[in-house]
Amino acid sequence: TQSTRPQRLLHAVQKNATRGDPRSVVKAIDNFCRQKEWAMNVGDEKGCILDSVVSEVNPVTVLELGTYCGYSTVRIASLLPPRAKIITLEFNPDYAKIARQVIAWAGLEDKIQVVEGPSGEWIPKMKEQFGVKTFDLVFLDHWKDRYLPDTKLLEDCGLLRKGTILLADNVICPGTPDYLEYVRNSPRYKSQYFKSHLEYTKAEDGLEKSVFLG
Ligand SMILES: O=C(NCCCCc1cc2cnccc2s1)c1cc(-c2ccc(F)cc2)cc(O)c1O
Ligand SMILES: [Mg+2]
Repeated sequence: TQSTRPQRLLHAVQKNATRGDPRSVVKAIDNFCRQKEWAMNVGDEKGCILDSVVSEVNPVTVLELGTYCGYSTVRIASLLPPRAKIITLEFNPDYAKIARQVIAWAGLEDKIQVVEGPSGEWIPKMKEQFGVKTFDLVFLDHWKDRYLPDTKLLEDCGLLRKGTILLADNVICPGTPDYLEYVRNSPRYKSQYFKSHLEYTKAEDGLEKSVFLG
């Protein structure tokens, strides 16, 4: 039977990356996506902006919405302090299966919990299921029309604290206009746009970094 793109991406990691070396996993995926097949990873240009935000925040508890093959999950986890944890939500079970294997190849499974299912159902259960108090960093990279409702859900569930950083991918392409309007105009957020490009292309895209003011 024909393989899927995530399966081919995983094989590229297993062939070209060193076990236990997260940076080599990131490099192998970027090379695969540049040379062989485009895939919707945050990519190396926006990835550098992600790295700088993670390093600045030094988060202990991270929520990622949208795992896909685990590229940004590995990128973030490789920069976390020892006891820090990431919970990453993925809707598609086939993607989740691939992501777990990419994460294992990077040797980061102890820092990362891949959870399968829709964000709207899982966010209200974060505290009881995972003992989460509040998140230090949230990386939004899932359905673009869920960024705003899920941000409001995170607020209502008391999962954000004064200073929590929201970092959103694809605010230009495919675009998240209602989310941008909200975080840029709400008195509860201080927002900043990092102009970049859609992964592996010349099209404009960018990340929006928003601080929750409480
Ligand atoms: O759709 C994108 N990402 C979301 C897919 C994940 C769906 C989920 C829903 C859900 C619900 N609950 C929990 C977990 C999850 S995961 C996406 C798309 C492009 C793109 C595609 C074509 C194109 F021409 C130009 C850009 C680029 C990107 O960087 C993306 O991230
Ligand atoms: Mg994205």
